[in-house]
Parts: sequence; structure tokens; C-alpha cells
Amino acid sequence: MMVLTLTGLSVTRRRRPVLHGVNMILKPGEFVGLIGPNGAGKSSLMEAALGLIPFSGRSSLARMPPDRRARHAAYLPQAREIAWPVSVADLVALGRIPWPGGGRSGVDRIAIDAAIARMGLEPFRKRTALRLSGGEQNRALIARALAQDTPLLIADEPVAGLDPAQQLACLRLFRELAGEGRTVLASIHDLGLAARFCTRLVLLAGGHVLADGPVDGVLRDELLRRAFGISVRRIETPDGPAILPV
Ligand SMILES: Nc1ncnc2c1ncn2[C@@H]1O[C@H](COP(=O)(O)OP(=O)(O)OP(=O)(O)O)[C@@H](O)[C@H]1O
Repeated sequence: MMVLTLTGLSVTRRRRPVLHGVNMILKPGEFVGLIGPNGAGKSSLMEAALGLIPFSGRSSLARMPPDRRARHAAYLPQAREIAWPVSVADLVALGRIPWPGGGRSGVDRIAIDAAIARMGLEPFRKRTALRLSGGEQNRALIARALAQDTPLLIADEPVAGLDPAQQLACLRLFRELAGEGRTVLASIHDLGLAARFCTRLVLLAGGHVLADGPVDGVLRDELLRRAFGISVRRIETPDGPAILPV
């Protein structure tokens, strides 16, 4: 069973085409890193796949009715906006709205507590989410997405603004989710982290998929030069490759 199928997905923004006929199939157990330069179309791809912006082509997710879609995919948008002064626990509980208990059942409470624990947010449970640091707010929003308990997690730059330890914890968690049979699609700018944790990479540039496949096949010099205009130095370490842009 496919978790997400995109066929010929194209997006035009302000009459400018920004995504050109993208095809992508995501399967259970994949942690797919979406890499590419600023403006490549990574956010547009995720927003169109979710049915949040107009597109042409086909997204299996966007075709679902909204209630089913919310039980199939959780989304961490690039803009981390918390609109109201709710507690961290209440913010995470919002992830349960698509489910029958709506955040108040015993099942909901278990999912909420598990998400809070997984993101190390117990000390902040009762604190107003607006009074957290930027990185802590980010973790609370990831916890909300985890509480949604969906087969697919779409995360736009989930490690932006996190300290190095939290970056590792977040990506390790996403890898664990994939190990549990879920699917994660996340845009990541740090190529070294993407290489270490993702099971597959998709390289996007100018709205086109330049490469899609195993990490080593995508992080090739010639492809990176075409996409980013840079070369990289790759240093193999016991923890995976360190990738230094030069
Ligand atoms: N709301 C918008 N209205 C008009 N154009 C937009 C809008 N959002 C993005 N764009 C344009 O669409 C193109 C793709 O942007 P997108 O945000 O999808 O790229 P991205 O790969 O996510 O970039 P980044 O790495 O900087 O987040 C860019 O040229 C951008 O200027």
C-alpha cells in the first residue's frame, strides 16, 4: 500500500510555475528527506500534496475528504505559528481533533502523553506555549503532529532553529517512526544530517526533481553542483558521513 502518490504535480504561484510535473511515491517505513536550494519548491510540493494550495496533477492525499486526510497525514508547516496562549498540553491535544475522542478520551490522553514524553516536554506541560523559546515551541508543534498518530508525517524544515542535540533527537525520532512502519517526508537543509538519518532523498531544484533514491546516489558531486552551485567534501565517520559544503 502506498502512503502518498503524487502524479504530475505542478504548482503556479503568482502566475509563475514553481513546481513542474513532480511524480513521487512514498511507501510505509520510508524517511524521505526533501533537499534543494531556497526557492526550489519544497514547501510548495508539501502544501500541494496536502491540498492546501491549488495545483494541477494528482495527489492521493489531497483527494481524501478533510477528516480522513487529517487522520492520514500530520503537517508541521515552515511558519511555526501558535495563535493562542494555550498550555503545551492543550496545544498537543489539538492533534487529536480528527479522532473520535476529539482530545478528551482515554485513548487521546495516552497519545498526548506519549507525544509530550517523546519530545521531552514534560517540564513544560502546563506552561503557556507562547512563553516557550522558539526551539521549544518547535518541539511542542512536533509533539502535536505526533499526537495526531497518522501513517504520514510531512514536516517542513523540522530541525530549523533546534540546537544540535535537539536536531539529532528529532531526526532520530523520525527515523524511529519510519522503523515503526510510518512514513516521514521532511525538508532538510543540512545535507550531512539528511545523509545520516534519511532512508531516501529527493533533490528538487527549480521545481524539478533532479534525483530521487538512496542517499549516496542523490548526494553526488555533479548533482549538488547543478542544484546548489557548490561542491562538497565528504568525511566518513562511524556515525555516518559528515558533509562539508565548499
Ligand atoms: N505565497 C507565495 N506567493 C507567491 N510565490 C510564492 C509563495 N510562496 C512561495 N513562492 C515562490 O515559489 C517558489 C518556491 O517556493 P517554496 O517556498 O516552495 O521553496 P522552498 O524550496 O521551500 O524554499 P526554502 O528552502 O527557502 O524554504 C519560490 O520562487 C517562491 O518565491
